[in-house]
Amino acid sequence: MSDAIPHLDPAADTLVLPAPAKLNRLLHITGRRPDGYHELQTLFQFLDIGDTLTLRRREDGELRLTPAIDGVDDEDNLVMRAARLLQAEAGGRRGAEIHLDKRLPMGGGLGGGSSDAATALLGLDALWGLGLDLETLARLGLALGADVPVFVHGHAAWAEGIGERLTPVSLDTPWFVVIHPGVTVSTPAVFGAPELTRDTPPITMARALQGGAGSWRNDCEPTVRRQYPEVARALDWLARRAPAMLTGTGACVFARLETEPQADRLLAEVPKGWQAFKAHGLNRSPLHAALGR
Ligand SMILES: C[C@@](CO)(OP(=O)(O)O)[C@H](O)COP(=O)(O)OP(=O)(O)OC[C@H]1O[C@@H](n2ccc(N)nc2=O)[C@H](O)[C@@H]1O
Ligand SMILES: Nc1ncnc2c1ncn2[C@@H]1O[C@H](COP(=O)(O)OP(=O)(O)O)[C@@H](O)[C@H]1O
Repeated sequence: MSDAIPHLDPAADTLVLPAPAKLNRLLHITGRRPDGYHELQTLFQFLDIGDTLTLRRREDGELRLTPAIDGVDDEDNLVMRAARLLQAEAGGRRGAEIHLDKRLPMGGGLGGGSSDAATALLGLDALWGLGLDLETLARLGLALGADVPVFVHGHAAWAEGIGERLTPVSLDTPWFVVIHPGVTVSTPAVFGAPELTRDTPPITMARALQGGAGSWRNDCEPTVRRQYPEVARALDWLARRAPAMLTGTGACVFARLETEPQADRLLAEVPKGWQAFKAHGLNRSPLHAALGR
């Protein structure tokens, strides 16, 4: 992923920006709201890999997105929905050509769609010279998904509520090996499972951080293991080699390693048939580094 600082002078009409992945380093489910949504406590951290958006100004006020993503209508694509929201907020005839280089697996618990939306919001704000603050962009983003605000704010965070109440934190920044076990996890099916743990007592952020990575867990894991045996196999395989966890509702699982060579060695051992990659944990989003925000 490029860290290059794009040209933000008013004459620049193209921006190339990262949309990083996230991991949930801890995920507790502390309750269920009357509308059925679950109250969470989670630690979000970014990875140095992700999708890439190229944004080019159009003078005719039109919004265009390429290429089409399999299974997602263009108008449902979170990039397009973010662009339309911002266009409405900004008023006027502001248009853009957007190219989405999709590398993150969809519905993998890596937050790719939410990150794409956040990059569209911040990128178009810069391209169109709107100067909106991050609070405003996060509020717009929350309408698209609970995970969008953390990508808008761009700092690793302790999150509560449905993930929108954020406190910036600095976590350890190890290397990770992430495995996608090739199954599609249904987030509603996980949150709808009768046996899902929904009553973890809330803890303070200080206590979560004090416990450290060795004490962190994901309350969705037992349910996802039961519903998706292939995820359980990937978790068991990883856990025999390094501390391993599920991110979000899966399907991706990750192992934590101290050094890049350790990550390389583990990556080389991953059985064929599972997609896998290594990545470095980041407390600051590469999007914000690229935009200088
Ligand atoms: C649990 C997390 C942690 O990062 O996992 P991933 O999606 O990244 O795996 C997210 O908060 C996911 O948030 P979000 O991405 O907005 O979830 P959606 O796909 O919109 O949710 C699909 C369905 O899951 C249930 N849902 C989701 C989030 C939540 N806090 N409580 C819920 O009960 C609801 O039934 C909702 O209709
Ligand atoms: N640009 C996008 N990238 C990925 N998914 C998208 C996008 N736009 C809409 N979606 C929809 O959002 C869903 C969740 O995607 P994603 O954010 O990748 O997963 P997760 O929430 O598990 O981390 C996808 O299954 C897809 O239907």
